[in-house]
Amino acid sequence: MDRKTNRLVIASDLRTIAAIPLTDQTPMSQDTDNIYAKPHSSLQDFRFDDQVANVFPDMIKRSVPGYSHIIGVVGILAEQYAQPNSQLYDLGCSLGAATVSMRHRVHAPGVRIIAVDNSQAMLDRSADYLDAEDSPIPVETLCADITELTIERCSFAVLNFTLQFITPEQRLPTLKRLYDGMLPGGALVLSEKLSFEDRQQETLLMDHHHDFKRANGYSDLEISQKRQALERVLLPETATAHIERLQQAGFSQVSQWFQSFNFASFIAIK
Ligand SMILES: C[S@@+](CC[C@H](N)C(=O)[O-])C[C@H]1O[C@@H](n2cnc3c(N)ncnc32)[C@H](O)[C@@H]1O
Ligand SMILES: O=C(O)C(=O)C[C@]1(C(=O)O)C=C[C@@H](O)C=C1
Repeated sequence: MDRKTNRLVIASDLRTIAAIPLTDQTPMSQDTDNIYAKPHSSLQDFRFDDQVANVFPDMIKRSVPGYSHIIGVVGILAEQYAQPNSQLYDLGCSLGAATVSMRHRVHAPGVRIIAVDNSQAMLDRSADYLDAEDSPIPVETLCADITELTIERCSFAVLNFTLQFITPEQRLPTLKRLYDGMLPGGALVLSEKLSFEDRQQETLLMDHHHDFKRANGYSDLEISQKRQALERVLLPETATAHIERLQQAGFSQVSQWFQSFNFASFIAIK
């Protein structure tokens, strides 16, 4: 329980497992997300603008079950797959949480990280976190669309809740381009909000996701307004659709390694 907010902080309970470096340990902003707390007369589609960038660490931890755990595991996996003199890509990096986690653990020589986002607002704020890091691993931040990005000499890539924001038609070409730019033995971690073919399962897991948000202090109004704002921009797909697409892109070994309610993460190896 967070004494100040009287909130059950489920998202960061893994802090006690000291071996996993969580984003909670990085100097991230503590600004509280209350973007949808008041009624909006006309709800705009959700955008990664200044307002979101200012509260993003709070928003994502209170909204995505297992987020801190996934970030910690990304560092552990990057350490395993990073090859000497190769590039690691954080695609849709937001404030750079996955980049920070990779920088904490990767030891392979000659590695650099390319952190890409098409929101300048997010990248501007990412500097606060990335510049504060004392790491020998260089990071290049790029304001670019990942659907048009050239990927080269990649041994490890992260798409942490990013693919869901690009159109379904662009998803396979984007993954194919990533696969083509990947070194043999390279790996991708793909995390996504899921949908389910079974209506009952969809309702059950979505309802429990909303319970998770309520336990983290969001009101019913905040939950429903955010849901509406995301409706046209975050297009979730089933786990099967993701696994099949990763295979179609060329990845030889694809496995779902995490799920909490309707949020999941996959690993795909070239
Ligand atoms: C949910 S956030 C990702 C969270 C982040 N990966 C993390 O682990 O903290 C999605 C991010 O993807 C970015 N994004 C969405 N579409 C994109 C695109 N086509 N190209 C680059 N970035 C994109 C958004 O600006 C946003 O910062
Ligand atoms: O708040 C939700 O319901 C979400 O779907 C969470 C989610 C995401 O999955 O990316 C949506 C937008 C914000 O970027 C943070 C988290």
